[in-house]
Amino acid sequence: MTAPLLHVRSVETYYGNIRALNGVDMEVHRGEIVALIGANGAGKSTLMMTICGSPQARTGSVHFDGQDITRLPTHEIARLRIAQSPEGRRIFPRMTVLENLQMGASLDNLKHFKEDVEKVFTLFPRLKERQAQRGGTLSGGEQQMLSIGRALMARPKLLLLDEPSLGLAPLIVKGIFEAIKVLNKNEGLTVFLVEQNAFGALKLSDRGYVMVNGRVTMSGSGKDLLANPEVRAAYLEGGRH
Ligand SMILES: Nc1ncnc2c1ncn2[C@@H]1O[C@H](COP(=O)(O)OP(=O)(O)OP(=O)(O)O)[C@@H](O)[C@H]1O
Repeated sequence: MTAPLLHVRSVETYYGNIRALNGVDMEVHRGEIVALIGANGAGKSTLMMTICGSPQARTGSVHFDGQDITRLPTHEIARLRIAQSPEGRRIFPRMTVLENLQMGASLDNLKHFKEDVEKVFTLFPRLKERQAQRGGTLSGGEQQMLSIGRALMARPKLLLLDEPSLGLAPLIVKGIFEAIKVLNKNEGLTVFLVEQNAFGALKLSDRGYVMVNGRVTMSGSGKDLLANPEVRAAYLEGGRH
């Protein structure tokens, strides 16, 4: 088997004296969709941020595309084409949809800006209709589409998604998960997503990890985790699906 695109080894991450990640090992291979599920405060967002270079207080290692990125600053990690749609979307509310997309494109990518914008608009036609509208006036679902679209403008090798379903109606979530599947199938895009919506995330994913109190406690194919009685009891029964 070839080396993973992303390889996290024995990572511990601290906020002051608080250890939020406690020896995390995980990997994402090229072309995979991988989900990380877990309850509030398990450390999912911290792992996502650790991969992206913040906070700096950590031990262990993170390798991406054969390169040790453990100590690289965030902007250099972004340059390696790891793009993130962060928790809470963080679009620019006063900028238009088109301007938000422009912010996602690196200087190198501005030369194929039109082509890349058209791709985002094909994936999310609602953004095309609203391209001149300010980001802050979009619905939650549209803002999520814009956040993913902006990340895609960086032509990522790895797309990181932090809670894309958060606060959205089931039908909108379905559409967003379908768009992620299309990107993965048609473009071979590698995706790592963090979700509290365990059912939707595991259904979408090739593989998954379960995180409890800063540790990975289980891993397996999306299908096996969905069928696992412990996972069902903790994350699926009575959950959001
Ligand atoms: N800036 C911070 N300073 C101190 N502690 C923090 C900080 N950010 C997160 N933590 C703590 O680290 C732990 C992991 O938090 P994290 O946000 O990574 O969890 P999560 O699984 O993403 O949760 P959620 O689904 O609620 O976003 C929690 O105990 C949290 O209180």
